[in-house]
Amino acid sequence: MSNPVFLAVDVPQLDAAKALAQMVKGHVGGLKLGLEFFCAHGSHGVHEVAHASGLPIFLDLKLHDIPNTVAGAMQAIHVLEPAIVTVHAGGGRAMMEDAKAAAGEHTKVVAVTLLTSLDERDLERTGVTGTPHDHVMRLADLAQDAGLDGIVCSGHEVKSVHKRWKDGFFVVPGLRPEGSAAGDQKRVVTPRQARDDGASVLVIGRPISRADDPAQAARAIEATL
Ligand SMILES: O=c1ccn([C@@H]2O[C@H](COP(=O)(O)O)[C@@H](O)[C@H]2O)c(=O)[nH]1
Repeated sequence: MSNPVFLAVDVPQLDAAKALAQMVKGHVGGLKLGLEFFCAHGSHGVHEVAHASGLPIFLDLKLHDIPNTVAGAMQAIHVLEPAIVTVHAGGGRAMMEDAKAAAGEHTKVVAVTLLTSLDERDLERTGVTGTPHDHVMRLADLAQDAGLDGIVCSGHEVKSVHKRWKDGFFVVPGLRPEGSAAGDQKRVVTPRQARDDGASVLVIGRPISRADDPAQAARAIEATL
């Protein structure tokens, strides 16, 4: 993948999503459509954005349910031929195995480990003791055992996980160029840092989508890589 940046198109309106996709299409490697967009516009909306941009689509649905239900959802999105789909590693090994088995041949299935909006204190409040790093490593091992293509983690963990899963596919959100506001993200690094540490895909949303000139913001990030 020449440009590893996938723009998180977190806008609820279809026209706004298509307009954003048009603006950045020469400066990003793909588009990430999440739950907000999928709940509003479904498969039809995904198809429209894919068609308007011609870019690979990452469906960030973060599926988390019993194995049979997740497998059914994976089958239902076959027709969209997404490049990447997310499930939650917390759904367990059988769920991840069935998700991968039900996915299209060209779709990478990756497991969300610990959301980049959470830190050690948040983790403790969910009843999990230990560091975010240890938690991510444990879930990365589970995802690898289940036969997934890779994981979603923050830039704080990607170097370690890359060392033990050499051919893994690592999606890293929670990225902020120097000087941009972190907002609700807690485990943040720069796009360049994540790339140097082994990220396969860099997910970037607001630093591009909320910039006065999204195309220029995407170009500026690309220039740092
Ligand atoms: O751990 C995770 C998993 C997914 N995301 C998603 O990435 C983007 C990040 O957007 P920014 O505006 O760059 O913060 C967003 O769509 C999240 O749903 C994540 O941030 N962390």
